[in-house]
Amino acid sequence: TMPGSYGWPLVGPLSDRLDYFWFQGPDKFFRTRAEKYKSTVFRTNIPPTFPFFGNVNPNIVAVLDVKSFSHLFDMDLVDKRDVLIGDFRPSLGFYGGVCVGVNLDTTEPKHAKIKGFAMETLKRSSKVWLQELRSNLNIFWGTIESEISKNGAASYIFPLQRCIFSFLCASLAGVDASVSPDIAENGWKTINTWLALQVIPTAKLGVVPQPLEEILLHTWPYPSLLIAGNYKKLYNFIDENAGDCLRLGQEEFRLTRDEAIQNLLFVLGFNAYGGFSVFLPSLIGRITGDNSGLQERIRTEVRRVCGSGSDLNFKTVNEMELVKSVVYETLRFNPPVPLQFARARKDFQISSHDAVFEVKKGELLCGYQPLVMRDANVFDEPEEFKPDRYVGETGSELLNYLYWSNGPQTGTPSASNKQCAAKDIVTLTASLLVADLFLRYDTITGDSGSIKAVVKAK
Ligand code: HEM
Repeated sequence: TMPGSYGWPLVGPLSDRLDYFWFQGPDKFFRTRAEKYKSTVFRTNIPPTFPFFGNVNPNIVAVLDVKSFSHLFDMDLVDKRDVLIGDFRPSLGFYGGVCVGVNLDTTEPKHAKIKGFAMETLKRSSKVWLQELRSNLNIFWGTIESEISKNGAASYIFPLQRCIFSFLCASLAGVDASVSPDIAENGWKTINTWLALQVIPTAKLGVVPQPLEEILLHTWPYPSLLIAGNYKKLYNFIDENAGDCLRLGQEEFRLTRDEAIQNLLFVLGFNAYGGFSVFLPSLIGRITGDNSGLQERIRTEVRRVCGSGSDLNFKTVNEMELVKSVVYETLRFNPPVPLQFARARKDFQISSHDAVFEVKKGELLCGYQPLVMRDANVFDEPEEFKPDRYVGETGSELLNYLYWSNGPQTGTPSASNKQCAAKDIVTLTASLLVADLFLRYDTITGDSGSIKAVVKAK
């Protein structure tokens, strides 16, 4: 039988919650239990829980190795309705009452329409993607340079978020954010608050000391009303300016205008902006903080492929083996979306590398990517960041086991699965950012929060 337990009612979930958020933190929480049970599959609880999450069931089956985790992609076995961040689903008020695509299972006809809408939007935006990315990065690095010359260092999270927001408005929604000075200035701040209100009950923050975090922040769900006014401004901004994109949703995918707007805002704000806001700082931090000679190697590759620097594009970036491998390795080492959930559609058997267990219909599987992506059965020296890991033929085999997008990097997102619609464009975009960086600068120094110095390309 499967190891682990849910403990006594109320007490078990509460004690697991305190371990998860306070005494251990997510990483140690999963590691210590896997060691205790000598298994990468076991039962436990995950917050939010007790006392004001009465309708949330904290019981989960943790899956912590590559083999058991891959069951989460098998749509015959699992149902993905309303499990984006666990059994707890934020109020639909955050999306004007609409059930957005990411919350739908593949058996629901609307999933195919909404996913199709997202993928077609991406496809159309590919014409302007590169140019919008580079012009927004230009503004971003300009801000960073002037900040460094004024203050000796630049914290870059907020300028980067502003850049991501304006880039996504232009590329995905086809709208220049500056048509509304208010949105250009505040839109990304609204999305930060909107995201935080949804995920805080499930996230270890560490911004206020315990036990205050537990008492003040992890005790109740937040009402969408707290952000409704500013969200409405974003809604109107899209409604008034993203006509072409919305017409696509209405005419080709038979969504109502309201559904098209809410889904576009969700993809733009939650999936894309949220995903990049986590991923890009970890990528920039990895590169700027490196002192192993990696920068020099990347710079050499980028400049060799691009020649004079004038021809950076989707095709040339694809030839940059090292750049791509660094991007993949960053996604393995720090998966931007650490937790993935899926509910058993029926009773079935789940296999880890060394055992098989019974899962009952309705049980919630919970995969913790940071451990799954350090599975020593698949990845050599899994605790090491190896920039070249994916280079060459044996290296690229490993892409079958790179799961950040809720599917293998060799998989194909479609209406019949729940893999990230932007699986390829995300890694391409990140590679373009790295290449652009080394066409701009010879070296750069910093960490995941700030840039200390840049040396311009000679
Ligand atoms: C670094 C950036 C991104 C990360 C880390 C990321 C990650 C993910 C993950 C983990 C999922 C699966 C969630 C689940 O069901 O458990 C997902 C789904 C999705 N993502 Fe992304 N994503 C990113 C960027 C984007 C972008 C730019 C788009 C733009 C179109 C996008 C569109 C979607 C959509 C539409 C889904 C839902 C798929 C479905 O319902 O079948 N994502 N993403």
